[in-house]
Amino acid sequence: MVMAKQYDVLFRLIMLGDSGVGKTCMLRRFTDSEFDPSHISTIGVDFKMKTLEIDGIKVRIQIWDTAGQERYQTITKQYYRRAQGIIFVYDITNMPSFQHLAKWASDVDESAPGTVQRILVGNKSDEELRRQVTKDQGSKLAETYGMEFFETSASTSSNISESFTRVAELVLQAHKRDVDNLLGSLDDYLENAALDEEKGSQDANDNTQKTCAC
Ligand SMILES: Nc1nc2c(ncn2[C@@H]2O[C@H](COP(=O)(O)OP(=O)(O)OP(=O)(O)O)[C@@H](O)[C@H]2O)c(=O)[nH]1
Repeated sequence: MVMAKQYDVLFRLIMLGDSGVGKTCMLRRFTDSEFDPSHISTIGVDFKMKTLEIDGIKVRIQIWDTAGQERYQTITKQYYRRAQGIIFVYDITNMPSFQHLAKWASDVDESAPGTVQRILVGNKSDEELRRQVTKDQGSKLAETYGMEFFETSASTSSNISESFTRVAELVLQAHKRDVDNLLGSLDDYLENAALDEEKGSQDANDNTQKTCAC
């Protein structure tokens, strides 16, 4: 039997940014629709999966949630190279987390592939009273880096799904030709498998007839 395809393509995304900006909360909000206000720092890296449908293509995304703490940098850097998309996150209530983006971005430039797609996210947009980074500052920096920009809240869920989906769309666009080729050959494969199966059952029928004729 030809198995139904679970997904067409698999992409790896990675979340980077200072400790405490809300990377884990954003990811949990996106994949499990949950928000847990306690902060347990990620150790090394962790990941979650989600399947999206974009332009009729089933895109399975593997999202790596990295530890923001300095001491894990050697481990987390090893994952940059394997990512097709990067989500840079800062906390709008924490100016240093915004200033450190320059460091995160230059680390990525050193090791990530040139085709990597990036977006910038200012998280905790629900905390308007504690805001230290204006929306304008965020969007200007994104413009400088040539990235799209979102302000999100893992707490209220605002823009969470939009930002993850957008980076997946950008990756899909960047790899469109590869994906089309892949889907073409996958379709050919499935078609051939279906034909073979049909032919197999035809042959079996033919054999049955032959036996019956004797
Ligand atoms: N108000 C508000 N708080 C948030 C939001 N997202 C995360 N937080 C809080 O910020 C703290 C840190 O969140 P985490 O998701 O653990 O941060 P992280 O970036 O994964 O941190 P590391 O794993 O150490 O790199 C937690 O106490 C969360 O409750 C948000 O959108 N709004």
